This record gives sequence, C-alpha cells and structure tokens, in this order.
Amino acid sequence: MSSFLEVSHVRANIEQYHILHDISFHVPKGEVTVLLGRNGAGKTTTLRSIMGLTPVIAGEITFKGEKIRNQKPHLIANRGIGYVPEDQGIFHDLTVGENMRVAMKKENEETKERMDWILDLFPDLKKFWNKPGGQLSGGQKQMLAISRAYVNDNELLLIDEPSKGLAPIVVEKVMDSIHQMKERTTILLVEQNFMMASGIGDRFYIIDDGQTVQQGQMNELKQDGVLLQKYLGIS
Ligand SMILES: Nc1ncnc2c1ncn2[C@@H]1O[C@H](COP(=O)(O)OP(=O)(O)OP(=O)(O)O)[C@@H](O)[C@H]1O
Repeated sequence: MSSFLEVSHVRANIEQYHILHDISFHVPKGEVTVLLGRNGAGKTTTLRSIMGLTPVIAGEITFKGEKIRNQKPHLIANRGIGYVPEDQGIFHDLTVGENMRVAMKKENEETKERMDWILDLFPDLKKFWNKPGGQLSGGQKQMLAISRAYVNDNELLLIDEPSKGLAPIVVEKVMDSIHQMKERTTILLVEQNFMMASGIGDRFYIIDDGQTVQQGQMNELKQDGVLLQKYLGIS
C-alpha cells in the first residue's frame, strides 16, 4: 500500500478556538477514503488544513512523500490536489462553459480528453453549457464543481459533502459519478450521508471532536452497529 497523502497528528486553530486536536490518517492511491463524523466534528477543517486554507499549528501533512503543511493554497493545488468545497466555489455569474474554462490550468489534448469524459458523465452540463452557474439546480452545481476539479490533471480530489441538500435521486447520480471517477483518480471524501459514503468508500476514518477516533475498511463499518450508533447516530 503506497502512502499517497499522509496526515499525521495535525492540530489546527480557528482564531482562538482549538478545532483540530489530533488528526491522523492516510489516503492510499487509487482508493476512496471517507471522513465521517457528526456535525461540527472537524471534517471540513481537516480538508481546509490539507489545502493550506486553515493554518496547522502542529503535526505534518505529506503528499507523495513531500511536506505540504502550511504551504500556500495555490502551490498545494499545483501539486495536483483538487478541492471541491462544501459551498462548491463556482462562479454564479459565469456560464457553465466559462466556469469550466476558468478552472482549466492547461489547454491541451489531455485536458480535452478529461473534459469530454466528464461531460459524458454529466450530460446536463453540456445541455446547460451557456446557462449561468447561479441558475443551475443544486445537483447540477455540484456536478459543475466536481467537473472543475476533475478537468485538471489532479491526482487527488478532496470533495466536501457532495450530497448536501440534494434529493435522494440526485445523490444517487452524484454517487454513481464519483464511483466512475474512482477508476481515474484518488478521492478523499467528507460525507454525512452514510448510504452514499458506504456505497463508494474503500476505507473510512471517523472524526469526533477534532480527533480521528476510529478507522477501518468500509465494508466492516457497515456491519458495526455499535460504532455507527456511537459516532454517527445511525441505528
Ligand atoms: N470560522 C470559524 N470560527 C469559529 N469556529 C469555527 C469556524 N469554522 C468552523 N468552526 C468550528 O469548528 C468546528 C469544526 O467545524 P467543521 O466545519 O470542520 O466541522 P464538520 O465536521 O465539517 O461539520 P459539518 O458536517 O457540520 O460541516 C465546529 O465546532 C465549528 O463550529
């Protein structure tokens, strides 16, 4: 198992508040790793720390063996880590096509191939190519946000709660698309929707009160009623 992204004993504050106390996990290449945990546990802050958006005060983060802790976000992104934030980060006044174009770091054959692949996966984006991003449905916005991160040659995608606020049928579509992307890129997913997470995740970590408290294979967690109840409130 290669160590692709390694997060080790990370601590982080937001202003005067201690938010992350001790976060440790690794993301193996080619897998979908899921961060689970109740509201406010520290999942989003963990992703932001990896991206250099929330300063880390202790611990280390390495990507492909190189230290990336507290580097500037654009330098971390340039290493090949794409981030789909919870609020999706799309431009509401730009069309779908413009949103895609602005996101592209390179315009070459490889990017074109990736663009064609993702548009086949999300035909709605093709259909609404000239529509402003702000006029898309919640699911379409999520698809656009994921596509913007995917279109670059990113080796790792961090995706924050892609199911948030979406109808179950749309969640299924997004889940299915992430499942297909898994063949082509490594994914670190934050997800509250356990059904979604368990359908696509290989490995899980549970974050509780700013600490990683449990880890394992997703198919084991599905059978573990005690753990599901204790940390995720699922009975
Ligand atoms: N800007 C901020 N100022 C102060 N506290 C914050 C700020 N942003 C987040 N927090 C706090 O940090 C903690 C972790 O928040 P975070 O968003 O990382 O949790 P989460 O696990 O992603 O939760 P959710 O599933 O609800 O999105 C929460 O207690 C939250 O209130």
